[in-house]
Amino acid sequence: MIELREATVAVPSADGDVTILHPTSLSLTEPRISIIGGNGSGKSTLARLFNGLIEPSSGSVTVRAGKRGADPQPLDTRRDGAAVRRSVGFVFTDPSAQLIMPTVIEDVSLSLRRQYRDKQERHAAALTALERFGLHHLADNSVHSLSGGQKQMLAITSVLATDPAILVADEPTTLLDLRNSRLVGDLLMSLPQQVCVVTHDLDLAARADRTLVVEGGRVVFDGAPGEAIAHYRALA
Ligand SMILES: Nc1ncnc2c1ncn2[C@@H]1O[C@H](COP(=O)(O)OP(=O)(O)OP(=O)(O)O)[C@@H](O)[C@H]1O
Repeated sequence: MIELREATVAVPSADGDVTILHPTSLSLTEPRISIIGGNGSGKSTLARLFNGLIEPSSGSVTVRAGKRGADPQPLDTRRDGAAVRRSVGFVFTDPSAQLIMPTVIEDVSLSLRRQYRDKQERHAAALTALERFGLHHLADNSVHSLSGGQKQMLAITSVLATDPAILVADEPTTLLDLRNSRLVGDLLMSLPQQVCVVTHDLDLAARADRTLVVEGGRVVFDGAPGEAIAHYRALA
């Protein structure tokens, strides 16, 4: 669960601070949340608040992200940044920004370095994660040899390998063709985690339980996906 209380984001400019997210209060409890809106409307800014990549200039962002079955303690993204980032995984549009090791297995292993100190255990856990997402046959391949779709699946696998309680994905299908977009969309919608996805893919957005429409640094509609998409179309 993610809770924003009057969360505001302002950035410095030559003419003083500019507000790029106006005071926003939200309580996000649904398993699937989609965020839609035009270019530059503030979607990424909002999504980055969820895992503390951006801290609110004022107001607060709280995450309750205990493992399933546990009673989650509230984590404040400003105060408990590291714990929030462990609990809320973040997937970027461009997987290349996230894949930093030479081979597929090494990349997943890197994510697991905190959980598994022993190298062999880490390797086995990374293989298990790759198997779960059908990538084990690529384990020893160079990350540079992967297709765009495989790279995005790998980036998601590396994030999910640590079993975060919540996954935030910022336009994860934008660089993908139709087949791979469906693959990644199906994967996101099948996860046990709470998933918040920023997307321009309205078919994907429609599969959520709740959709936020962002415009001019404000959430201008919050409700059922069908109505939200109609609202967005009317805005455009
Ligand atoms: N660090 C920053 N400094 C100044 N302006 C910023 C900064 N970050 C974002 N902005 C501005 O805030 C606005 C919202 O940006 P944001 O990336 O959240 O939009 P978005 O809805 O995700 O856009 P897109 O769909 O194009 O990715 C944009 O006008 C952007 O230029």
